[in-house]
Amino acid sequence: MSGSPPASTDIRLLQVAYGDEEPLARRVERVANLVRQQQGADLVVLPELWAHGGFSYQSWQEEAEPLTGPTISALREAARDAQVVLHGGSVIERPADSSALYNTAVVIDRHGEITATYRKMHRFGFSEGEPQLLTAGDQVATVELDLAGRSVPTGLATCYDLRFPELFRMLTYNGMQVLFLVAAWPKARVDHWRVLAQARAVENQVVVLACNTAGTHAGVTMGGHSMIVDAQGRVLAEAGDTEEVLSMVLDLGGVDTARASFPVLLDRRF
Ligand SMILES: O=C(O)CCC(=O)C(=O)O
Repeated sequence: MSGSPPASTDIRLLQVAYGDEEPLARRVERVANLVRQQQGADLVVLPELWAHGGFSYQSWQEEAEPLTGPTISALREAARDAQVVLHGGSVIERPADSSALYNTAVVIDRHGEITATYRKMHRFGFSEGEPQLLTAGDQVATVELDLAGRSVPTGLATCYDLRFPELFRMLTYNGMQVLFLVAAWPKARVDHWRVLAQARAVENQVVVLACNTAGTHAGVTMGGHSMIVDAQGRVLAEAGDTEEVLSMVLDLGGVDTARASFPVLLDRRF
């Protein structure tokens, strides 16, 4: 972003709440309409597995879909209709040519085209859930996004990844200035969520867009508290623990300023 004029970016984090009673197709329609309502924003972010359910392990096999499936198709249409760049959160992906399942995040441009995907690397659940059902991703993902007239290098991470700082340092080596962190992070450990999101912002001097889930599904209550954290680790905006659109207009050039005034990243040892 160096050398670009200051540009304010209108950011909306959609902290989706859901429970077990809402069928998948109805939730996809509801959330796609919520995305459409964000017309006028530059960037819209959804949480991890908002459609398939972060802890709804029993239905993942049945409901998994390829990236050409109904959930991502609905999001592509909504992004095009609203003319926004959309981080669509993640879906349970079953690629057309494989029986493996992945927790895959997808970024979509204003024309409805997929510009980046990221398969979650660190699977959560210890002896159950993701490590049992999903294949781990093995590629870090950065993508340059055209936001408010400037090219912004962003990095992608999902939920439990937050506990593994080496991934974020790698994303920083790859140029990341803005981190997308999408999650279905439970209320029981929301204190960890807050402190670790701020830590990742401070140690990498990046803006963190942390979009969590709300509501209770599969017996697990989600933590909410989506946050926009600046490159000095200050929480600029924070949601509560119910469904909410967390909005903020932010000059992403603050990352260059933070790095120039306190150039700690230049002191890294390899
Ligand atoms: O690390 C945690 O406490 C929560 C992680 C999680 O819920 C997930 O990755 O789905």
